[in-house]
Amino acid sequence: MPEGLRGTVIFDLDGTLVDSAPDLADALDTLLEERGHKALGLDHARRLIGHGVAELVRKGLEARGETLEGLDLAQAVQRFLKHYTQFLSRKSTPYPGAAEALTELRFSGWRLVVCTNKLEASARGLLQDLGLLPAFALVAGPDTFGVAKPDPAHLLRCLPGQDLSKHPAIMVGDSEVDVAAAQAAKLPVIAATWGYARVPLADLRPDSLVNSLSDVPSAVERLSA
Ligand SMILES: O=C(O)COP(=O)(O)O
Ligand SMILES: [Mg+2]
Repeated sequence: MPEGLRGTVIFDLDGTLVDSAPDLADALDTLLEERGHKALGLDHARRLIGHGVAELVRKGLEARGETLEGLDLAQAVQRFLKHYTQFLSRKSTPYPGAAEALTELRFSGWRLVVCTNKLEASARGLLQDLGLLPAFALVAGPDTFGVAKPDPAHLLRCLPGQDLSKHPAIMVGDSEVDVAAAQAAKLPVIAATWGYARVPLADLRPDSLVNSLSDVPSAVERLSA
């Protein structure tokens, strides 16, 4: 951990920092329509986000009666990504208070990283388009270290050489996958209620439950005290 830094705050991306569902939904609908299916729409797509792109495509197609596996699924994912690259930040917006919360945390001496099940290139592109990329020391997708949430290793690989007894690490995420990964890694977790969780987050017993990104810096202070 570089001199003077207090620890690391690990942010999830989709549903936590950025409302990216509208663009993911449009890319999925474009894929569905070109395969002869009816579009699924935003509300349905939102419920499929959090487990990575292959899962989004697999479940989206399944909802329209098409079951794909192996190479066929991989090809559909490539096609989806081709569309998504065009849509990346067309409708996606940072959640209110994102830039301010990141600035406040950095000012207080926190190293910030993104740990997402979005592919690293998509995550970087989206953060860049929205002006948030410079805040982060690291952006780790499932393809960065070859491991994905809920595997705790995805989080722990974002903390190289960090002595957690001196420099804490705290996870902030919107989904059951984030809470599970943090709990398995034995890291405190702040659950973001504005995202795409499919279950009531309170049931997962996060260390803190917040209703706005502007509440994250104080929750981080409380959990690291
Ligand atoms: O792309 C996804 O499925 C989810 O990405 P996230 O881990 O940033 O929520
Ligand atoms: Mg998320």
